[in-house]
Amino acid sequence: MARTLGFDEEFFAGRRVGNKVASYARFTYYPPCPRPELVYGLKPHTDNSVVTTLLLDRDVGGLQVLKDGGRWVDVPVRLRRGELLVVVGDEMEIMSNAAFRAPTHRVVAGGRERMSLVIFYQPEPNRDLEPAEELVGEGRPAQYRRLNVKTFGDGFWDAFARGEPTIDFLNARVDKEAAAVSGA
Ligand SMILES: O=C(O)CCC(=O)C(=O)O
Ligand SMILES: [Fe+2]
Repeated sequence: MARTLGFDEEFFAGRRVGNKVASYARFTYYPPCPRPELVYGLKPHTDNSVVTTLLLDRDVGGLQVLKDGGRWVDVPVRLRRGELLVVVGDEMEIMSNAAFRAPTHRVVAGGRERMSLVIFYQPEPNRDLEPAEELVGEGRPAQYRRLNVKTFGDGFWDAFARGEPTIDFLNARVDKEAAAVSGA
């Protein structure tokens, strides 16, 4: 991802995320649901991660992503055996100053059982998250305030419970109008 922006491999991974990355895995079993119209498998959220890798059930869909304009779109389950889906998380959105955006996604319930194995790669917990200065400049002000990784992670669960994006729940987004006025 760093390379696609013209930087070296350590731009995000080593220098900002750190070398002792915290990652955790979530194995989810979604039982068959008799009334899928009443519940979610997993409610809408963005991930608390730099990136997330997902090993999805190849036979059962359910993962959906929110497109601009408010339309939910099925993520096609066209992965071959052993292939992983990679989802951009909030930490990458902040570090990249929104060059990469964390998609809002959800899992809809269905009549068939489904499993997923998801790994969240997170920065070292004592780090601060902020837009990389190389990605901030004239015409491209910093879009996020600096936040500690642990503060962000703690806020994730409260935000999730409230159904709000963590970035907004923690008031991490710089007000665009204020930034324009101050020239930030
Ligand atoms: O189970 C899935 O397909 C997605 C799970 C997910 O989005 C998550 O655990 O954050
Ligand atoms: Fe997720």
